Amino acid sequence: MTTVEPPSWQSLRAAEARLINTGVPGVSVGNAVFESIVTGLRESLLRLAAPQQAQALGVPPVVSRGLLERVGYIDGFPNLVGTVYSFTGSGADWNRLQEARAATDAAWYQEQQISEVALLPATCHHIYPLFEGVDLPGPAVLTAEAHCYRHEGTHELGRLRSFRMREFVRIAAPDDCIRWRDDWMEQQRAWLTSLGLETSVEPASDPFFGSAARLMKATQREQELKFELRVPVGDGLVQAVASCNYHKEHFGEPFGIRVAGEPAHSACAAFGLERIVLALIAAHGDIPADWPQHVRSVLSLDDAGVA
Ligand SMILES: Nc1ncnc2c1ncn2[C@@H]1O[C@H](COP(=O)(O)OP(=O)(O)OP(=O)(O)O)[C@@H](O)[C@H]1O
Ligand SMILES: [Zn+2]
Repeated sequence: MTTVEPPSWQSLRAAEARLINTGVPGVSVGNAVFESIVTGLRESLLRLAAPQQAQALGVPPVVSRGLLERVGYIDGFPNLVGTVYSFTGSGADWNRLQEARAATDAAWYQEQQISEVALLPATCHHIYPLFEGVDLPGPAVLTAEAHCYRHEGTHELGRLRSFRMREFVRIAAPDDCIRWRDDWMEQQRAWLTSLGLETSVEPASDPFFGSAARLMKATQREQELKFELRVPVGDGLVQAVASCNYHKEHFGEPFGIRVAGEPAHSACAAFGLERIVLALIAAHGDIPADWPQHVRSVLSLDDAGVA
């Protein structure tokens, strides 16, 4: 079992990789060994993608709410969005609320107002607005990693609310994006296989919500816009540990991005870091010191001193 209840602090130094539940479903803390595997994955991915010379960005875990409205995320996934609310009243307003709370069962948060930010649901959302109104001379390739948040309705192994997503994004002409996405699919499969993971690649759809969901999912599958790399993560579950997506003009159009004078298309390859660690633990056990040497090499665990 890899998701465990809070241990005593001494056990955080254990040789076993652990994802420790905080008591809130889907919100977990990785112990030191778990995090050294995350670091190994990140560095291995950046080495794999080095020939692409992607510009590496640092992105925050929150994003403009207006941006999520603009790209249709709110329409498609209203159930997954984590919106930031805050108290915007004065000190006197707060004092009044405190008095009301003493007299009644008023909640501290009852006067919270929606803010202009939401928790970031996918790393690549930060990238497209940077190119608003730009006519790029040629393809752009970028990479970033962020803590993402999705208010998931279930909490089976590997389905977190807060998780890290490393993405590679290409903004280019349609043919170029499809070719790049297909190349990534092969690289993703080969990389996961090199980690000793039993990987299947399957056409997929995003978890659209509400009455339009069925049509949106069918269209996405029909047009082969999304593929998932699925791997056993434990507890008899197979989860998507990575995906590769062709967005067509979905992001280029709202931001008026062009490439060599033509409307820009985009594609991304995404990796869920916690899920990949869970898959490694499911395949090789929870003590990285005992993992096959070729897997430890891909992750540079010897160099990192992970015994
Ligand atoms: N709730 C989650 N917990 C942990 N990792 C996640 C979660 N949602 C997505 N990921 C990771 O981020 C990657 C890219 O996100 P993407 O939007 O493609 O996921 P998804 O198709 O919505 O995932 P799923 O089908 O499992 O809901 C996924 O392949 C997965 O590894
Ligand atoms: Zn993406």
